[in-house]
Amino acid sequence: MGYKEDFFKKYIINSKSKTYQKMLKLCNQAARSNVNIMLVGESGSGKDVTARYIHYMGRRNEMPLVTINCSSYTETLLESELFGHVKGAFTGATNTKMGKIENANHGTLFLDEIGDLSLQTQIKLLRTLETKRIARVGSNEEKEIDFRLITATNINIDDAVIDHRLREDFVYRISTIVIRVPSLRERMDDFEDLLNFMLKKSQEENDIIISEISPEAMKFLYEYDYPGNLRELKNITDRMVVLSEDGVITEQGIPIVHSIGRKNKSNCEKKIMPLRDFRDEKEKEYLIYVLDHFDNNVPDASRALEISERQLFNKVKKYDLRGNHH
Ligand SMILES: Nc1ncnc2c1ncn2[C@@H]1O[C@H](COP(=O)(O)OP(=O)(O)OP(=O)(O)O)[C@@H](O)[C@H]1O
Repeated sequence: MGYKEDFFKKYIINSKSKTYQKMLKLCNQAARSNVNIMLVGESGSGKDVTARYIHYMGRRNEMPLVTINCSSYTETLLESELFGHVKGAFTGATNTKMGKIENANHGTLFLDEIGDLSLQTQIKLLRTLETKRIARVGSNEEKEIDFRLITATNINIDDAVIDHRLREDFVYRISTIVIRVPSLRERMDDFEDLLNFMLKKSQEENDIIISEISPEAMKFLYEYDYPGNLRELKNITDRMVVLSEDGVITEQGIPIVHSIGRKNKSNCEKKIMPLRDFRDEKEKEYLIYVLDHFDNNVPDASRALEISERQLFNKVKKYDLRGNHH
């Protein structure tokens, strides 16, 4: 059981942000069940960490959590990773090998980057989810299997279905509960704690002690808008700690590329983009705020926005805000 304690030591789960607290509540509720969970959210926002959190909070926490990143393999290799194979199933299959799904038996299977699954693998996975049986590649012998599936993606699922990259029946099956992991920008109430946590980690990892942060560096840290979320925050603290001088983080540590994601207060600093994209970006931000304000009550929110519930539902779909409404 040491894994669970280890997890809570390695990451900060306590949150001061209402949006993040809501997500944690949803995770706790979902963890108690056996349903398939889909995590959506920007890259680096902590989907992998959230999947582990759900696993450790659930009934299967003493059983294995097996993670597989779908974008790291070719189609054939991924199928063999997932389902295993028998000797001679394909060139190079010199031994019989157990797949990750079998490894996850009675535990949790976490599939990251599901947007990269081929259509054929989606069909095979769908069949496994429906029959709760698997066969290794090259064999007809089926074995009963029991696992909870958690998937994650940073792409817009509805677009992927429209573009026929993801099968609708597969998506339907794996998304019984959709949980949206908020970006760092949406949980700035946690920023100070996360920053201190990352700074502490960066100091330990690099064996450097920091006693002071210059006002310029501090200003940057608080004004930057972190398109790469928690992962980027950690990269930035690493950089600042490594480039510190006599224990002081100076402007030397401020990354040069930051102009892309800097929080823009004046119009002349804004990134240039088509007006349509700008409107969409702002609309999405505002809808997240309004839905949050009304505790995700669509009738109340649509009334305040003076649009129909249907219109609001369509926008929720368009901007992939679904995780907020389960
Ligand atoms: N709650 C947390 N406390 C501390 N660090 C965290 C937390 N959540 C995420 N991190 C750190 O942020 C980084 C990104 O997290 P994670 O890999 O979970 O994101 P992701 O959303 O799965 O990213 P991607 O979409 O690129 O796969 C990791 O280095 C992780 O250690």
